[in-house]
This record gives sequence, C-alpha cells and structure tokens, in this order.
Amino acid sequence: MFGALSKAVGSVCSRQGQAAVTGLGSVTGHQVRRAGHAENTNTFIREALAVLDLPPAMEKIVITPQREMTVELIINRDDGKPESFMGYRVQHDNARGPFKGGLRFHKDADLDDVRSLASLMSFKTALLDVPFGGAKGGITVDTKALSEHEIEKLTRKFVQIFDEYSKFEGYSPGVVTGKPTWLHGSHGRESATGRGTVFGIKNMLQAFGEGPPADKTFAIQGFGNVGAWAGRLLAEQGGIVKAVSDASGCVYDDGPSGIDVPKLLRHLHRGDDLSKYPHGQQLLRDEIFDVKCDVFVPAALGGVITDPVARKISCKYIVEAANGPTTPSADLILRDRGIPVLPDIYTNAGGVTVSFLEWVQNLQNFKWTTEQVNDQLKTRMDEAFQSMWDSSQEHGVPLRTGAFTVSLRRVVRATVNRGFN
Ligand SMILES: NC(=O)C1=CN([C@@H]2O[C@H](COP(=O)(O)OP(=O)(O)OC[C@H]3O[C@@H](n4cnc5c(N)ncnc54)[C@H](O)[C@@H]3O)[C@@H](O)[C@H]2O)C=CC1
Ligand SMILES: O=C(O)CCC(=O)C(=O)O
Repeated sequence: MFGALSKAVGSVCSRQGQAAVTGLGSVTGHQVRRAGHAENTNTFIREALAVLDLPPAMEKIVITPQREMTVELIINRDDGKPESFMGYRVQHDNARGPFKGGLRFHKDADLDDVRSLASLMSFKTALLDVPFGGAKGGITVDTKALSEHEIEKLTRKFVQIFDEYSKFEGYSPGVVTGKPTWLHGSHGRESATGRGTVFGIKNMLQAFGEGPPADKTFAIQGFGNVGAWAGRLLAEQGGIVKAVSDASGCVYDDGPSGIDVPKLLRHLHRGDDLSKYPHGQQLLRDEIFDVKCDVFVPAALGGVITDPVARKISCKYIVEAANGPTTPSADLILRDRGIPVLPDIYTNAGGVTVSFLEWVQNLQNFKWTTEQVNDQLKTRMDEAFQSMWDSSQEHGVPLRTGAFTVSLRRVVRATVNRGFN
C-alpha cells in the first residue's frame, strides 16, 4: 500500500502562491547531504556569477530562496502514542516555471540541506531547459525506525499541510510526478536518473576523446535506484564495474569483466545484503574511494568527496550522480589534480527530465512508449551537455561552472523578463 502512496506522492509542481509537496519515488531514501551545504552550493553559484556579466543585485536574487517553511508534523505511532517530526519545504525559484523537486526523508535532513537541494533543482531544470523552477521538501526522520503505515501517515500529513494545489485545481494528475505507470505515471521514470547518468558518462568520455564506456572501469558508491540503474546500463554496454558500495559495505572484483551486475542485483532483490554477496572481494564501505578506476560515480550521499578523499581518490573522472557529493574545497583539489567532474546538476537531471515528460503526457492524456521517453531523455541530456561543454570552453572554466553559467543565464533572463512588480 505504502509503495503505491510513495510513488503517488512522487514529486509535485506548484504555482506561485501555492505551497506544494514533492516526493522522489522512494521514501526510504538514505541519501541526504550533511549540514551546512547550502553555502557549498552558493559557492559554486558565485563562481559562475563571477564569469558572467550580470547586474550585481542578481547574486542575492538568485541565491535567496523565494519561500521557506518549517512545520511540526505530529502523527500517532502504531502503539497509539503521538510523536512529532520536523518538516521543511523550500521553494527556491519559479521564474522559469512551477516549483519542482523531490521530498527527502532522512534522520539528518534539516532546513539547510533542503535549501541547498532546492537551489540545485532550479539550476538543474534550467540546464535541461525543462520549464520548471526548483524546490525541495524534507522530513527529519529515520525511516528505518518507522513502520510502513507510520511513514504513510507522516507523508500524508506533510502533503496535507503543504499541498494546497488540489484544493484549487481539482483532479490534475500532472501535478504529481513519479507516479506508478498504472496510475498516470510515465514509462522510464524509475530508470531515468541512472539512464541519464549513463548518457552523461558517454557524452563526457566522448568529449574528452576517450571513446565509449566499453572496457572502461567504474566504481559506484551507492547502489539504490540511481547507482543500480547506472551500473546495470554500464555493464550492458561493456563497462567494467569493478566496485560497488552501499550502506552495508563494498564489493570489489578486479577480474577482467569486473562484478557480474545482474547477478549482484538478483542477490539484492532477494533481500540479501551487499555485504553478504559471496562473489568478488568484500571491502570496508569507504574503501571504495581507494579503488583504481576510470570513472568514480558517487550515487549515494552529499558531501562525501571531502579534501582527504579528493587527495587520494584514484580515478580519471568523477561523475556526480548524487546531489552535492563534492565540497567546494575538494573540488579545487580535484581541479589541481586534473580530475574532471561531471556536475550533479547535469548528471542526475534525468530524473526531473522524465518527471517533466510525465507531466507532458498527463496534459496530453496520452502515454508514450519506453523508447519514446528514453529517446527524449537522450536528446535533452545531449543538448544540455553541449551547452555546458561550450560554456566551459568559452570561459575556460570547469564543467560545473560551465553548467551553472548556462543555468544562471536562463534563470536570470526569465527573472528579468517577468519583472519585479
Ligand atoms: N532517484 C532519483 O530520481 C534521483 C536521485 N538523486 C540523488 O541520487 C542519490 C541516490 O538516490 P537514490 O538512488 O534515489 O537513493 P536510494 O535510497 O535508492 O539509494 C541510496 C543508496 O546509497 C547507499 N548508501 C547510503 N549511505 C551510504 C554510504 N555511506 N556509502 C555508500 N553507500 C551508501 C544506500 O545503501 C543505497 O544503496 C541521492 O543523492 C539523490 O539525491 C538525484 C536526482 C534524482
Ligand atoms: O523527479 C523529480 O521531479 C524530482 C527530482 C529530484 O528531486 C532531484 O533531481 O533531486
């Protein structure tokens, strides 16, 4: 039951003046950035602003969220006792379209974290030229300590408090995205972020003259929705997945074909821990950073690539499937070491892009095939890569700064064109 609800709350768009709730498909997310990350995101934004010739007032305008809300969510636990949780909703920018972004459940989720993620959404949608703004929700909760029924109640409470939309608009399936395919959802949404990541890897390798992913080696941190889809698709294309980690541990296989990804997925789908996988070698969870590979894919948490990690990591490229995995100072170390970083606002934008495609299908009252969705996703990831690459070449800046310059131009143009009165 809750599976269906968690999909149903998926992710919501909202218009100005209407608070809205969004979700991210899975509400069991272990993924959250550690405290203090809004400033990290703002550091990257400021670096791109310095490259652009924009009116100085724009800095504060693009950095300041339009609205932030913190609420207490009280539910009765299964034993009948009430318990209070904190919920957050940040609407960062809607100059380019309705606020859009997922809902994060994590024991460390706080306003600062949600603020940074909301801002990343604005620049992600702008880079992909998806006509949405940026927002994010979060609830401070350890989902492992709650039953499915309790999580459902908490989600409903959050939706009830923040989502005024349906009261005004009536039945409108397009408002919520990430829905199950049998309930107006889109084919291809579940795989979209991992698939988009792989389109991004292909574009990046090609641009750096490395050829296709086949025979390249990969290490993937986090093997949930995004990491597992990326791993599966890379393996299908002849990529060698040498190491995979999740919250329970790390599996490493230095053999010529690396980890048998379908076999590992069957093990996990049976409900067995990655740390109990009997093939390959078991490493400590964070030893994934020591694995020598061509491409390292953080697909779990924010803030994991810190200075010490950046100094020791042994890869040629980093592809940020997670939101905000690299701190600004670690980013500088990676630059010094000549390790290009494919930034989060590009790499993981496949998710919101297919959420947009779901919205389009709902408006049309029509369902596209998986191939049509995946083709659209590829086109948009290719176009966004080209814009990011061109801007980075034009200004002589890293890909992340290139990506933010493209997004900032679009957000600022929309803001100015819409006027301030
Ligand atoms: N699912 C989506 O459509 C999108 C996800 N993202 C980002 O991608 C990242 C992953 O998201 P999902 O795959 O959806 O989450 P998920 O909850 O399905 O998977 C997270 C994975 O990370 C692992 N993990 C947690 N702590 C870890 C640690 N310390 N070391 C290694 N692994 C650890 C978990 O065991 C799990 O395998 C997050 O940063 C999320 O914000 C970004 C855009 C869209
Ligand atoms: O699919 C969506 O709209 C949410 C995506 C999201 O939350 C993210 O990209 O971080």
